[in-house]
Amino acid sequence: MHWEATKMAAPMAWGGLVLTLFGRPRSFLSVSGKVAVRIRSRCKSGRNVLQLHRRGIFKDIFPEGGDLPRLLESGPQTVYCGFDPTADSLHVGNLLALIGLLHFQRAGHRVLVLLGGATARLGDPSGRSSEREAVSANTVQENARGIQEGILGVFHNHRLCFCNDAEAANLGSLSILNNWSWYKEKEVVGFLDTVGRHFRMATMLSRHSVQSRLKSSEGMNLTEFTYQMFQAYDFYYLNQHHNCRIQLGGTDQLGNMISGYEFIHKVTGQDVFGIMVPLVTSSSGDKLGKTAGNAVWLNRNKTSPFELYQYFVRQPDSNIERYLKLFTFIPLAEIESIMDIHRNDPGKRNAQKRLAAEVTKLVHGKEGLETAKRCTRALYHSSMDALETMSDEELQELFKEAPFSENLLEPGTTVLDLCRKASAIPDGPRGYQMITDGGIWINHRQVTKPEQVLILGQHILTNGLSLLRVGKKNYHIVKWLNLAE
Ligand SMILES: N[C@@H](Cc1ccc(O)cc1)C(=O)O
Repeated sequence: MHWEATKMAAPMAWGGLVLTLFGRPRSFLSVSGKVAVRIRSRCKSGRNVLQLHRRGIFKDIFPEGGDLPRLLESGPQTVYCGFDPTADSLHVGNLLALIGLLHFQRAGHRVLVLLGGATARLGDPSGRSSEREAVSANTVQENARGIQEGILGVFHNHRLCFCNDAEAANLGSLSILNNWSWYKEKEVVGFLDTVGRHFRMATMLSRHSVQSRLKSSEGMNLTEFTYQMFQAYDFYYLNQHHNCRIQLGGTDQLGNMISGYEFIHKVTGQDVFGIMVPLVTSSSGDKLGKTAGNAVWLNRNKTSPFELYQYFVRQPDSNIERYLKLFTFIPLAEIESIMDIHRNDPGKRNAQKRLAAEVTKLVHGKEGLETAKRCTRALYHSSMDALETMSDEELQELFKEAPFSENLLEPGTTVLDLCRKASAIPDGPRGYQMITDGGIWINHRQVTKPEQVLILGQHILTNGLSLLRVGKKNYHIVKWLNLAE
């Protein structure tokens, strides 16, 4: 249906096709009586997403004290946020920008996601202490596909799981563009002649992203230095072609946003705005990005729903209230009561579990959340039922590092045979002794008799799988081919 259609259309977005998903063209709104009433009935201030400041999601606004509230209240606006496809998935660090965009969409504004097919190749120096490695055009293109899929998934899940019918009908549109579509046609002399002239060296040099690098031994190359000009031109381009006056990004994007503001102001005389969402940092204060080496990804093939869920369940109490406000759409009053209950019995981690459930549902949908909970029960509560209902994919996601082997079950196969088939124990008497010493578990139950013949429903689950554990946490997964359906 809708989702299928967008999925199919997705690869075509590459090369600059504007992909407009969800939401209807405004002209349609004005002719459809029913929708028009709904739109009119939205109170003026409902569009003013800045009222969400108590959630902490919109941390800073540039220029300060500007007329942004009035602009927002005047009617649906277009807001954009760019993502450079330097990897094939976004990570939790990017999630707040997406959630910021979703708040705009909920308030009826038009959302424009910009994939930086061109800018990813230049490398944004903002917030980085070292140069980015060059990424080939092909890799960037593939990465953009992965990122687009992840973003579409989040918007789709949001509409499905976090909006009632009326809210879903009032969502603003979502479009995905790629800045390669305008840079691929630009010739360098013309660009420097028409755009470059508006950028003053002293201003560019004064940016924090430039200063911090110039002071370091790493230095900075010309390509990185010009990055701010490209992001500024993007803003200008979107302003001219999509009437976009608002850019959203992490706090590290302030310099690039100001460049855009200044450029647009100089060329058109128009005021535009930058809105910054907080940067998510780990408990040690590091930025949660992929360079910090601690990335939690949004795409399932890189971080499973279970891992994402557990990441949020593990958050310390000191983060939890702030994260509930930032990462979920739960009304503030309800967050207060969640926190009251939590404070009475913090050991239960109820607030963390709620946070984890909300985020997992947003990123992986209802089904992803079920997977995450099933995996949690199978692993931490040694639930046979949960193990039994798990698919191969879930099991492999859960025991990522665990070797997986496929075998044919022969009559009379014993515990020892299973351990050997899975190469889980050393050859000879030492392996045998590991079993008798109590170092082996099959499907969460300790087995101490090597000659015991495997029993269906106990050692072999009805889904044709055996989960073998050696010691504390060395897992092996065995799939019995002639039993699996
Ligand atoms: N510079 C942004 C990505 C971006 C790219 C192009 C833009 O026009 C805007 C933003 C970042 O690194 O996060």
